[in-house]
Amino acid sequence: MLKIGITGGIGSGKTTICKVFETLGIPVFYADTVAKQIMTTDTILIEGIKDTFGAESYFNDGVLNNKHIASIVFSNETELNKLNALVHPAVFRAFDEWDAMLPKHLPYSLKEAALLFESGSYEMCDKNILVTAPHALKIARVTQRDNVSEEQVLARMNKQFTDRQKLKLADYFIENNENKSIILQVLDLHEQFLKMTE
Ligand SMILES: CC(C)(COP(=O)(O)OP(=O)(O)OC[C@H]1O[C@@H](n2cnc3c(N)ncnc32)[C@H](O)[C@@H]1O)[C@@H](O)C(=O)NCCC(=O)NCCS
Ligand SMILES: Nc1ncnc2c1ncn2[C@@H]1O[C@H](COP(=O)(O)OP(=O)(O)OP(=O)(O)O)[C@@H](O)[C@H]1O
Repeated sequence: MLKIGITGGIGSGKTTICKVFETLGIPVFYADTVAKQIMTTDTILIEGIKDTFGAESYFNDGVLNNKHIASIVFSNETELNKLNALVHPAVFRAFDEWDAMLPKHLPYSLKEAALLFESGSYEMCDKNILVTAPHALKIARVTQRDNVSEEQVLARMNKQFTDRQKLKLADYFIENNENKSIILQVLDLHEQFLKMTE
């Protein structure tokens, strides 16, 4: 089974596009979602986050205090690297467990990760897709979706590789702007991946 990575900057439309692949029967591992889950269930990881970012990283009911951690890491590269060093190995392990349990008859699976290239996990994928979208459109999408300011979106964007850096590492591209159909682009890639597994 082929392992296909899919990434793109914040608000590029990775999740939206993965939902289209799921309608074609393709399983998707959502790294951001899994990261958040294990940050509230993996006791060793929880202790590491509390030791690094303080007990206020979690509310009394054990829910992650996203805002507290975001306020530290998205304005300080060193702190962000500490968080990534804690979280990413746990996400890698979770992916391996997920991948091992997939039915073997499937042609390919998708690993959706905001930091596919930054974390190096693209090297464990056979091919990698980059989702691109106009800068202003990404900001507009995220400010509307998350009810955050443009500055907060930019702070996250500035902690990720640029599309120019990602373009060099990607094998396929999906342009998620208002002029192109993401469904047609997904169907085209799906056909290509099926041919690769024949
Ligand atoms: C710092 C946290 C708690 C902030 O949570 P919050 O709900 O405010 O933001 P959210 O998770 O929705 O992230 C918003 C966007 O920021 C980007 N982002 C998330 N984590 C990171 C990171 N470590 N480095 C750069 N960008 C990131 C993604 O594009 C994400 O979609 C959260 O982002 C987090 O736990 N990040 C560390 C885990 C991680 O690296 N996830 C990505 C796995 S590929
Ligand atoms: N082609 C599209 N048409 C309309 N809305 C879209 C399209 N693509 C994405 N969106 C919307 O833009 C927002 C961002 O999309 P999505 O969450 O898929 O991006 P993402 O790359 O997964 O973002 P993040 O990195 O923050 O997780 C969402 O509200 C989504 O519904």
